[in-house]
Amino acid sequence: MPSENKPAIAQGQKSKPEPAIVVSHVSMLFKRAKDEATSVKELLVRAVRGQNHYEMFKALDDINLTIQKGEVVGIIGTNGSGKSTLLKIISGALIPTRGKVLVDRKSVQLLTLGTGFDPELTGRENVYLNGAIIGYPKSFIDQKYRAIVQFAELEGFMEEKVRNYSSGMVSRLGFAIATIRDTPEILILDEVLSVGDMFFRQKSEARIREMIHGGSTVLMVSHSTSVIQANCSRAVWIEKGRLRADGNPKEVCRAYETLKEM
Ligand SMILES: Nc1ncnc2c1ncn2[C@@H]1O[C@H](COP(=O)(O)OP(=O)(O)OP(=O)(O)O)[C@@H](O)[C@H]1O
Repeated sequence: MPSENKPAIAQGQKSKPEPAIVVSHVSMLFKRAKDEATSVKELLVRAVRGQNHYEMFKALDDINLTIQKGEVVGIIGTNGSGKSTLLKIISGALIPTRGKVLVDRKSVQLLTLGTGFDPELTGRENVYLNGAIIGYPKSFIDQKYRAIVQFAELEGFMEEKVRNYSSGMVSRLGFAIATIRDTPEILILDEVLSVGDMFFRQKSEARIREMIHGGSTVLMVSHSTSVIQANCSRAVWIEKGRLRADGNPKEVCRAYETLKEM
């Protein structure tokens, strides 16, 4: 017998898809220096004299987006168009100046690389530091430590200071830490697919593909239109803070590439 609170779905009638993320009229303003100082000294002198002038810069302008559960959405756009800002707002790391986002924050994981490493600490210490920043409990890192080092291919280097690592080694470690947990319901990937050399890239792409196709809702930023077309069911193009196109990945990527060639 149908529950009294939930109306029964009539035969042949489809249930409505449920949104995982709703971005409603989101705008983001940043304060920017009008004429940048060329040194810290100049900045301080100007601050003392009250000569630092700022202007407001609109990084996102009235963005509206509804993403259904299970969709894999790729975000493209030229440098500085506002992609990372949008991902940070959705994951809760930034609060928009205007508008709102409806999302279950507990189900969201934002994956970015290169943040939260201290070059003066060893690889081992950085695994714990970076893991803590992502939100892993220490017991979880203890349990996964070996797997992280193995995936990053850094056996024998973990007691070295990270300042002696190559940039590829740092990104491999960052990637291994960030992807060691079980796939969350909503996965947000900010340019994590161009890490390391060709061999590590194949391995990391395979890991991301597993996460993407595990049934999660995925939002991913990539500068590679082929990555977007190979993995996404929908593409969104953001240009100069505005939503320029939203739809079939092939069509949106083609329109974007045409603009870049002009
Ligand atoms: N905290 C901040 N303060 C001031 N300006 C910012 C801040 N964060 C981002 N911006 C500016 O907002 C704009 C959008 O930045 P964002 O990082 O979202 O772009 P993006 O599309 O991700 O760029 P990229 O492809 O180069 O990574 C840029 O002009 C950037 O300089």
